[in-house]
Amino acid sequence: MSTTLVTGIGELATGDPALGDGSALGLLSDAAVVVDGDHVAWVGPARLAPDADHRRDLGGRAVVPGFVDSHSHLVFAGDRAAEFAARMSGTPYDGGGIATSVAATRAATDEELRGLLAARVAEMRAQGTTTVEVKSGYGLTVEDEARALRLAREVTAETTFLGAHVVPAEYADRREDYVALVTGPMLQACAPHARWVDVFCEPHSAHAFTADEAREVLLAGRAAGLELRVHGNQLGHGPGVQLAVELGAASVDHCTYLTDADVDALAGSATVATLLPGVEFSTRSPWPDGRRLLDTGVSVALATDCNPGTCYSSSVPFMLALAVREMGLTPAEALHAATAGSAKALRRNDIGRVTVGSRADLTVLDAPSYLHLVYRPGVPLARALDLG
Ligand SMILES: N=CN[C@@H](CCC(=O)O)C(=O)O
Ligand SMILES: [Zn+2]
Repeated sequence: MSTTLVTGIGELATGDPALGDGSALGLLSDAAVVVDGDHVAWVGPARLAPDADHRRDLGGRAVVPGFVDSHSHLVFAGDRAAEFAARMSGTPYDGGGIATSVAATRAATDEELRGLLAARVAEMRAQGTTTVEVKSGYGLTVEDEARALRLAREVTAETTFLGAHVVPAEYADRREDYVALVTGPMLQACAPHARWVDVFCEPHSAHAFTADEAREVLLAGRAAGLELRVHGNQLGHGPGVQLAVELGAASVDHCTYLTDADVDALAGSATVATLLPGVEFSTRSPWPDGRRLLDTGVSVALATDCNPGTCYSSSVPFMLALAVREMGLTPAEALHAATAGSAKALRRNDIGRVTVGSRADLTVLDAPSYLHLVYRPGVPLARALDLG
């Protein structure tokens, strides 16, 4: 395996407080990194760098850990631009539009879905994302959910079974039969292709799942060897956060509406609160108080939730800008949340940082500092560094 010395890094966010300036981002200036195959072999000041087989000079640009997008729904066909436009004029989001994406996704061929998925992953990489979690949830039959996860597995190890996304129309007056399908044959067909199980736990939507239904789905997933994540507290106050904490889920995502008790429960737990500011943006929802979560000691992650309904954006830099402008995070906290924070939400310690032994997932910025990610919103500064 050959080694590459990456030099000319004006500012490196290592993600390790022991390196660099002692902050959570572990900032080093005039840094270098040695990459050996797919992992980092050395990090430090450029003047101390060892030799390597190849060299790459970044000309003073900043480098940050590749973004970890720990929440996305990339396996879908069609779009819902008209639904978005209606929302901007006041129509509230209730999850009912998911049925439109389910119909389009079921009608698509494997090749069509594979092409759409590959294009979306490439779009993310071009914006600096090097790890993405991908959920099923637009199939909602045994075959269509298993197909979505098989295709997702072709692009990422972080695949999530979300058969409990909504109750399909054909089961509307026999919900218990759909929960039985999800926890039985569908789970059996999907578990081999999934690492995680997730559920849309939301009493404010007739389409989503109650706390009891969600618990049943999560426990069945755990019994099948899957780890837990939850969509919770998106449309109003509800049981999602408490359920996620009670069951030791790795992450509860959205957290748009939190009570004091929810914040306290998260603060004393191993469950990460994943904020998805693109959803508040695209659904005209209130902004969660990210500042309060951090000040209370909650672990926070940031992700896109890229999906055709509530946020059709694959841009982590856009999420950073929203988190800083609207949720009270500093630029450093936002970057930390979208790297180390979302790595924690995936229970991974080999990504979200640039330290010896971590994966060589480097994102380079056409800028001298990570601050520009937020300072220059909408400007395509970030891209995953290709050393191949
Ligand atoms: N809320 C549930 N699921 C997705 C939206 C899916 C859709 O509307 O297509 C979310 O994370 O926001
Ligand atoms: Zn989601």
